[in-house]
Amino acid sequence: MTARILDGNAISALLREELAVRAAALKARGITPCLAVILVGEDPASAVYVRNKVAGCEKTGLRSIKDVYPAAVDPAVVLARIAELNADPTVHGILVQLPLPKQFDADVVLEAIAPEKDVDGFHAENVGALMQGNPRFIPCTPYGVIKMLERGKVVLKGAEAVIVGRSNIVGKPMAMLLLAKSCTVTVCHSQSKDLAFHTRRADILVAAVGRARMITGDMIKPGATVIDVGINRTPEGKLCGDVDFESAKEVAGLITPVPGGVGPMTITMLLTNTLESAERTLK
Ligand SMILES: Nc1nc(=O)c2c([nH]1)NC[C@@H]1CN(c3ccc(C(=O)N[C@@H](CCC(=O)O)C(=O)O)cc3)C=[N+]21
Repeated sequence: MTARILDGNAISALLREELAVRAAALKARGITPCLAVILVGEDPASAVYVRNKVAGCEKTGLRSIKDVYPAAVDPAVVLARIAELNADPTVHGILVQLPLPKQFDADVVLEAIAPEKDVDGFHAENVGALMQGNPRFIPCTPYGVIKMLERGKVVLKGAEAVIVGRSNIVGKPMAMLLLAKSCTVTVCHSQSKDLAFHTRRADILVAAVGRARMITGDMIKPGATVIDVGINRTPEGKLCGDVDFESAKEVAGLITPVPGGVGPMTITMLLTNTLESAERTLK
């Protein structure tokens, strides 16, 4: 038996139809939802993601602003631009693409974004709100994962959820969201002793490590739901996840592909957060 595929492109298409309706309704009330994206440097992968974000805005009826700075830019210049975007009432979301060049302290930059425009949900105030169980903006990648699990009708209450990876942008917020859905959550990382022991217990396995194909079929419980957050490039330039799809699909019950899984959902949830932010200006 091979696993059912959770198709991120298909789920995104459905969700984006609803978002386009909400964007049009806002425009009819004189508000054009707007996302500002700041990109520093020439990293080709970052350029692709930012391009996808801007294209997503366009297709959904959101305005976007894209500011690109050279890798050697003085952080003060970027901070001044963030202050300007914070003060601009026509801008509803601000995103600074990560990673930033080494002269930057990423935390300082993220804290400079007005929390009510922090559509990534990375500002300390928003991280705290999520942890307390009343999120203002849910970080886009884990938010997208939750939407995929809901669309796949995956039972969350009481499920054993195992997350591999403890980053601030995926692993930690993912743990909070699954906990809020009443999963029993385990977070594994590079120092975990017997990784396969943990992963084999998972009803829901989320791989967010950034190591190509490290989760193999023998590490998966038969019938489990496997969510692959990884985006790695093989030496031949092909995109692949943290999960070895070929062996995993023979064991899992439900699985996300790469590309076409969590990646497009991340962008869909960014559009969702930006729209939500624009709608809040009416309240
Ligand atoms: N402040 C900030 N917010 C982010 O949300 C953020 C970030 N920084 N830095 C980098 C990561 C990564 N990320 C992705 C978004 C879309 C795809 C995506 O569209 N993936 C396509 C393929 C894209 C390709 O062809 O490379 C897919 O999986 O099908 C992937 C990865 C957002 N991130």
